[in-house]
Amino acid sequence: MNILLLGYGKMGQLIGEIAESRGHQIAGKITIDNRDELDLLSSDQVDVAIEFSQPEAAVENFEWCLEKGIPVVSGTTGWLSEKPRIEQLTREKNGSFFYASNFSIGVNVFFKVNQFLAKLMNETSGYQATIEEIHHTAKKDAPSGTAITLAEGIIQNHQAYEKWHLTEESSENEQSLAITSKRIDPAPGTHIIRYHSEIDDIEITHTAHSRQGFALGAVLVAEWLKDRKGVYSMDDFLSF
Ligand SMILES: NC(=O)C1=CN([C@@H]2O[C@H](COP(=O)(O)OP(=O)(O)OC[C@H]3O[C@@H](n4cnc5c(N)ncnc54)[C@H](OP(=O)(O)O)[C@@H]3O)[C@@H](O)[C@H]2O)C=CC1
Ligand SMILES: O=C(O)C1=N[C@H](C(=O)O)C[C@H](O)C1
Repeated sequence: MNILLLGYGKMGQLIGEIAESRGHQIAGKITIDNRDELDLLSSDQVDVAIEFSQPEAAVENFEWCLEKGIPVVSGTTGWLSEKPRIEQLTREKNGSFFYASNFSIGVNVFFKVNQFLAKLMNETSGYQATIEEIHHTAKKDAPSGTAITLAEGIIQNHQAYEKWHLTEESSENEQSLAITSKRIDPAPGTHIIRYHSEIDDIEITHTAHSRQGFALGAVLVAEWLKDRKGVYSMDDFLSF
C-alpha cells in the first residue's frame, strides 16, 4: 500500500517505520514546511493517508484528502468542533474517514472497562468521579482527546454527569465531571478514572509505556480502511 503521512513529527515518523516494516511504501512525508509537495501528488500515487499533525492543520488536511478521493485515518486531537462538518463532507464526496482519539488496543479495552464501571457506579451512591490525564509538555491540546472519550463514556452511562470541564476552569454545575490535565515529560499518555467517597477510592489507570501502540493501531486501521467508503471509528474496526 502507498501511504501518505500528513504530519511527520513524533507519531508520523514512528508510523512510517511500522508501515515500512509491514511492507508498505511511504508516498510522502508532509510537515508544516513542505505542504506545497501536496500539489505534486495525484490520488493514484496514494492508497491511504495517515494524518497525525496538529489541531490547526487537521481540518485542511482532511478536506484535501476528501477532495482527492483519498481515504484518511486521523489521530490528531483538538479539532472536534469541526467533526460533524467533516463527516458530512465525507458522505457528500462518497469518501472514507476514520478518526480515533486513541488507536492503542489497550486504551480501547480501557474505554470499555470505563463504560462498564460507570454503569456500576450509577447504581451506587456517595462517589464522585474525576478524570486525570498526564502527557509530555509538547502536547498542545488539553484535555487529551482520550480524556474526552473517557468523559463521554461516563456521561453516557452515569446519570449524575451531563458535561465535563477542566479543573482550572472551575464549574458551578454539580453535574460536570472534572478533568485534570498534567504536562510532565516524557509521559506518552496516562489516564486515570477515580471514584472518590468518604470510605474509599476506586481507580482504573491506563499507562502507555511508549507511542508504539498508537502507531501500530493507526497502520492496522489504514490497512482495514483502504477499500472501504464511509465514516468509521474504533467500534467498527474492533471486534469487542
Ligand atoms: N489518536 C492517537 O492514538 C494519538 C493521537 N496523537 C495526536 O496526534 C497529533 C500529533 O502528535 P505528535 O506526532 O506527537 O506531534 P508532533 O508535534 O511531534 O508532530 C506534528 C507534525 O505535524 C506537522 N504539522 C503541523 N502543522 C502542520 C500543517 N499545517 N500541515 C502539515 N503538517 C503540519 C508538524 O510539522 P513540523 O515538524 O514542521 O512542525 C509535525 O511534523 C496530536 O494532535 C496528538 O494529540 C498522538 C498520539 C496518539
Ligand atoms: O498528544 C499525545 O501525545 C497523545 N494524544 C492523544 C490524546 O490526546 O488523547 C492520544 C495519546 O494519549 C497521546
